[in-house]
Amino acid sequence: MNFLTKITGARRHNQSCLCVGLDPEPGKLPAGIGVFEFCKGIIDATYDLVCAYKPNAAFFEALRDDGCSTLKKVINTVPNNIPVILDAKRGDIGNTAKAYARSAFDELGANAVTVNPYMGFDSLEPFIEYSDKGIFVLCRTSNPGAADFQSLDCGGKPLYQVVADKVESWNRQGNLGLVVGATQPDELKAIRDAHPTLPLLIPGVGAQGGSLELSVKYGNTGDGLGIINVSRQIIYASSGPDFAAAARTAALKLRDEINRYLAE
Ligand SMILES: O=c1ccn([C@@H]2O[C@H](COP(=O)(O)O)[C@@H](O)[C@H]2O)c(=O)[nH]1
Repeated sequence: MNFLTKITGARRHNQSCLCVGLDPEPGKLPAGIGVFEFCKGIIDATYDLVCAYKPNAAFFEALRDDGCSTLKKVINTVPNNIPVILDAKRGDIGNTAKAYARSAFDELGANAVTVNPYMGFDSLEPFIEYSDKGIFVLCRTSNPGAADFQSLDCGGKPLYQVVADKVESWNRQGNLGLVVGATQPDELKAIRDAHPTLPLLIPGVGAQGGSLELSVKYGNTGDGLGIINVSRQIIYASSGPDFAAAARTAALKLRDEINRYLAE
């Protein structure tokens, strides 16, 4: 089943466009709980409330020796009907990009990946060739320094709009989407208006302070799917032994709030 079919099915089944981000930091985990147990606890407690999970590769790579195997085990733990978006922000020369794509899809088993477009089409092509996988291209990111490059004027358009236009033109197989941060709602709206059908992965609500309401309303219009990612606000809702139950409560509240905004 291709990524878009899978995420649309999970969205419908769970009535949710909430994606839970898995960013496990050993120093923040409840006492006596390891990274795998923590992620499994979060997944078991929330899988009926989400349309996707987004493990961030950095937090697993930072575990050193067993990082990759832990990440693979976590991905394998996600129920089959829920897609996994690996947040790895990859991008390199073609030969290396091929290895990154094999790692994300063949080795780790992710259904989608985030990629960085700075090195151009050939750095993304090895990912795009996996036509049943989702490829989310960084467009307008949520961090404070995003404007340094992404807002530069490129012949009357900001660079992030040029990226969005290119991604649309590369989307012949229908497997591409954009990463657009929640912290700049006007720019999110402009990108959605210009690209009504590209799936958008929207991080930056919760800990980064982006507006949930505007992310939901601007990201989800007509046929356009806006996947709302929340990581720390959910996974660290409690630092005690009740972490999984607290994550469920936080995810349920967010899922329902998102649905209220969608219904307005
Ligand atoms: O523009 C971007 C792109 C990716 N991210 C990632 O999403 C999560 C956000 O975590 P929160 O705890 O909900 O702030 C994290 O993995 C980032 O690396 C992003 O925030 N912004």
